[in-house]
Amino acid sequence: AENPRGLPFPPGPKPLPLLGNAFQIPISGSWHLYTKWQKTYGDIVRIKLIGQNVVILNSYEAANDLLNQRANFQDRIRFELTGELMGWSNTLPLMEYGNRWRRHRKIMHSALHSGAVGQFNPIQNRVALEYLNDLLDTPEDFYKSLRLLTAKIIMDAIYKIEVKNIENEYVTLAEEAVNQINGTLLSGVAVVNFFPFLCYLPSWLPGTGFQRTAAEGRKTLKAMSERPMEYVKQRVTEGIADPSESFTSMALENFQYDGVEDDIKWASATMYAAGADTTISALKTFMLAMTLFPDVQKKAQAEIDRVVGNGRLPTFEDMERSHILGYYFPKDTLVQANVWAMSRNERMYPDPERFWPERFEGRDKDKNIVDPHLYAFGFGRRSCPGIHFARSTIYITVVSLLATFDITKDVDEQGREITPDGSDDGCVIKCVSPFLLTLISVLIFVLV
Ligand code: HEM
Repeated sequence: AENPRGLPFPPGPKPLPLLGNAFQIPISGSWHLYTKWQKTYGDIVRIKLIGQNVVILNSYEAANDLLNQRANFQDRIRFELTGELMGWSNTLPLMEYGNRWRRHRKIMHSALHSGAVGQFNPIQNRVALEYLNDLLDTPEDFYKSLRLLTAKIIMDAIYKIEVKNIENEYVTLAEEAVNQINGTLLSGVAVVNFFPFLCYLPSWLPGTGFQRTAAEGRKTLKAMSERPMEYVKQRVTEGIADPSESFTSMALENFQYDGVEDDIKWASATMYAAGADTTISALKTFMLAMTLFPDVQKKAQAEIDRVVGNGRLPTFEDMERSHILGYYFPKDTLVQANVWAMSRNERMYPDPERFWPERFEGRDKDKNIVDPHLYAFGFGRRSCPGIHFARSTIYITVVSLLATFDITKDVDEQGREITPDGSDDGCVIKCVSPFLLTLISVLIFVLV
């Protein structure tokens, strides 16, 4: 029998006969509701969405138990439109579990594991300096400069493509492809993802506009994955490429089996799609925190001054020197880890909305305080392979910025400070909504 011990389902709101709890869940911001339900139902909440069992995990303990300790939660939900028709199921985040997934992870891991990722530090460092220069020239363009920073680092690391400005053809293509995901997961056509039969209606039928959306998306994604790969292969063929110059050329050199080029092509495209907006989001949130918590900023700058001194800028060498269950889950249950609730757990983090890095000092002594990097990058087998890459990009950007600039609130025409509210922009990869700030250079330096 499926449930031999007759264990109960986890508690949750009562589902309606057919639709389950579907009408209760907002398309965007569901985590606020789940966090509220934590008070009523606890850390593990079960809901039903049109026949589908969904379990929400509201605490780190529950997510760690279920997703890190047990290997059987490893597949992904199938998205008919975004994944199958548009082709994003060729990329790891939407790929079904299996041999292909294993091969892609292996290729990525070979260049991104903690011992290998240092090879990208020189490019991360160089681009962070260029970023400071961009900010000096055009501080008002800091959003654009951030996009350029991640685009430069990722394109160079993956393909050895040198990006000079955000209008670069490969960057434009990649950004267009990624934006199309937002269009198909967060708009009215998103429903097609969950009712596969809609995909197979003839395209002349009224209301089947998503077929065109899918066709366009498929074309963009194809070009986005193929064009930079062609660039690399040409460099290799012409003998210009040093095999160690980029992720792609290294993988072409190190992996040899039938169909390997297709795996490398998609693994490379995935890294842009999964690594650009996530890193931008983290850096924007950092800028927001600096704007809202000036005392923390001062403390961090004092720490950088102490470790680095005044005569030079921080580098990667300074990194070392500074410190910055008994429930029944039916087969095919979808599990969602609610990191919003985890990061606002008052038992673990008193005054959770306060940006207060000191709370993590001495955390080894107090095992109750979990460092958010343990959940911000996902869980178990499907956790983020880019964690070390992302953390080094963020590290060098943050310390370079703090060593040279003060980040403060902007002021309105009457000279009153404008306090950003920290709301999010509603995209699939969440970012804080655009907000204004002022960057004041505290150090004049020359890029050499
Ligand atoms: C601050 C930056 C980043 C954050 C917060 C982040 C976070 C995450 C999270 C939470 C997941 C798991 C998603 C889920 O289980 O549904 C994930 C998966 C993934 N991330 Fe990241 N990520 C970041 C940067 C990167 C970078 C730089 C890369 C590549 C260079 C990358 C590549 C991936 C890939 C390929 C997956 C899918 C893994 C799989 O499904 O097997 N990420 N990331």
